[in-house]
Amino acid sequence: MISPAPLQSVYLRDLRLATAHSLVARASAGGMQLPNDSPTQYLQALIDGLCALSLRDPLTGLANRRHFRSVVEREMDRVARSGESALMLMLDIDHFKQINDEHGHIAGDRVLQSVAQTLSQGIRPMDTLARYGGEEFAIVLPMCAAAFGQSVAERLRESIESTPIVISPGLSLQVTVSIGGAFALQWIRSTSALWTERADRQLYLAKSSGRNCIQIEEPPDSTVSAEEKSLLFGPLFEPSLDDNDNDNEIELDVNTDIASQVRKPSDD
Ligand SMILES: Nc1nc2c(ncn2[C@@H]2O[C@H](COP(=O)(O)OP(=O)(O)OP(=O)(O)O)[C@@H](O)[C@H]2O)c(=O)[nH]1
Repeated sequence: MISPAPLQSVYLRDLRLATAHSLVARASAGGMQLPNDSPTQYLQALIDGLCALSLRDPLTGLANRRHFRSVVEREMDRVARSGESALMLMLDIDHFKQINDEHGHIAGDRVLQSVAQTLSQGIRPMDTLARYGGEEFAIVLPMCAAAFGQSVAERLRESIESTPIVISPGLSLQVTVSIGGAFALQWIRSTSALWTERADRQLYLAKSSGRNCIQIEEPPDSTVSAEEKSLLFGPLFEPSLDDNDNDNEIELDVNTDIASQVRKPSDD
């Protein structure tokens, strides 16, 4: 959802009730009416509105970097538990400084809003798109199989390249993006910083190979064998007739090398 107008930044310690009210009302399209049935309901709605605002980039209405980080943490946890794939894409507008220099900062802002809108139209509701920094965007795509990574990124790249951005009646601009991507490491608890770094490294490669292109890291081979996966998620061995026999128990510490942590009956 793209916000209708940029919101100003407010220092929390300077925040007054009236400012909070107008910020929350203005942030919602059409100016939301805060409930006035009771002071409690009014204040709760105000707090909810401010929390939502604190997770959003004011210029584009996308998730901000703080929100993105928490989504990445959650997704990494899910991938480590389920072994499903998740892709992180980092996208950066090419030669954006030139747009600011030639057409002014307001035109630059308009480009950022348009790119945000085009990208948000090209992803699934379950994906999270964020403005990661100045002219850099990031997307987490849960349950994105390795085989689809390149085509998803290509669709986004192509949609940006083919969408003219109207700045004023006589001026329309066309921009391109470079895209880097990396898949989350399955079965391994990594860190959000490491995953982001890997995607960022690919973005750097895309920039240095000429821009307007995509670089996605080869999905690493899982360190867990098929046999170990089935030990984690389903009985591989015939269940014992002896109810007290707990040979099939698995002890797992996912904080370290998983392959060496899976205990099989024959290891004892
Ligand atoms: N209009 C506008 N410009 C911004 C904003 N945030 C960052 N920028 C500008 O984005 C530009 C980024 O420039 P560079 O880092 O040199 O990147 P670039 O020109 O896109 O070059 P490459 O990324 O190498 O293709 C700088 O000029 C920043 O001032 C913003 O919110 N609005």
